[in-house]
Amino acid sequence: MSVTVRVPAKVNVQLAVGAARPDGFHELANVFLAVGLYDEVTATPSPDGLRITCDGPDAAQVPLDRTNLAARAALALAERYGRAPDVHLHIAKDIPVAGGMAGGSADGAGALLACDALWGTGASREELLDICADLGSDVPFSLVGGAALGTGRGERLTELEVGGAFHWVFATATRGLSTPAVFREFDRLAEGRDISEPTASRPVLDALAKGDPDALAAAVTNDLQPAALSLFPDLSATLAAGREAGALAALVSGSGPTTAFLARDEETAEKIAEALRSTPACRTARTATGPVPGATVL
Ligand SMILES: C[C@](O)(CO)[C@H](O)COP(=O)(O)OP(=O)(O)OC[C@H]1O[C@@H](n2ccc(N)nc2=O)[C@H](O)[C@@H]1O
Ligand SMILES: Nc1ncnc2c1ncn2[C@@H]1O[C@H](COP(=O)(O)OP(=O)(O)OP(=O)(O)O)[C@@H](O)[C@H]1O
Repeated sequence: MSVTVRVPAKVNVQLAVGAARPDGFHELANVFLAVGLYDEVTATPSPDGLRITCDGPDAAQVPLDRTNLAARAALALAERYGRAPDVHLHIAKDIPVAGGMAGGSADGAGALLACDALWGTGASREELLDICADLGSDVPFSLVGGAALGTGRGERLTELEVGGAFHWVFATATRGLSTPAVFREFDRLAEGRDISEPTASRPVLDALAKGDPDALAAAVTNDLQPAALSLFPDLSATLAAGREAGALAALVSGSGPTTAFLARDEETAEKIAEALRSTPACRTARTATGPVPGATVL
């Protein structure tokens, strides 16, 4: 017997970053949109205890020990329910690793839901969301999917209405960026400046509610973009190439280095992806639409 859960990647259509808090995290107004690039996590009983395996194009970069977010999720659920974490978790990885698309978070949320179903723990949605928040700031959103505003460090979610499908292109980069390093660079660039309280952008929320790509393109912002570009300057050329190929908006996805391009329709998205594939810092370019549902048992 085994349980497979499918979990989407995310793009941040607004990422407003406040000052660093005493615990080192930054207060955020984080508008998440789940997009149709997926990891699948399969949980199978394992008599020899917890075991992690992974396949997919970026599998070599994924840790297979207890630092893997999927392993941490299984351990957290097992501990809460006083049982042994005797599970084999296989991750079929399609979300770029260290790309700013919440791939590790997706695996954490997926493993949690898969183990909950396999073990019949019957944890409430609330409990699952609590465990997700302990695992990482992006993990609750991976469980919920759709579109949501994340406040606090991004873990406190308010679900958002979306009036239509948005077409995206994602360009993965020739190397990764570490999320803590990008936040540190944000702090360095912000030194000596007043940082205002992060608040959700009305134009972003309205554009999502209407399903209007032009309005969303005019409204998207990412306060981490200057920090990501400072650490990875070649991404500027990728952004410019996407705009030139017809993207309505071009931005760094979360902490990067994946870049995200909003397209008017599927056909333009394919054209933009084709143009991006020949830019130097781009490894691959993929199209996807959002919103899509969060972690789902298949
Ligand atoms: C950049 C985003 O992906 C945007 O959605 C998230 O803010 C990052 O979420 P995540 O990868 O789940 O991050 P976590 O695992 O919670 O934190 C990793 C590290 O990122 C930094 N971090 C993260 C979230 C936050 N609100 N402030 C931070 O400063 C901290 O250095 C933290 O140690
Ligand atoms: N299941 C996992 N998949 C990928 N990376 C993982 C996983 N568990 C732990 N990691 C570690 O986390 C690091 C960041 O990987 P991840 O793919 O989650 O980054 P990310 O997409 O930039 O995250 P985010 O968008 O949430 O900031 C990796 O370099 C790896 O060492």
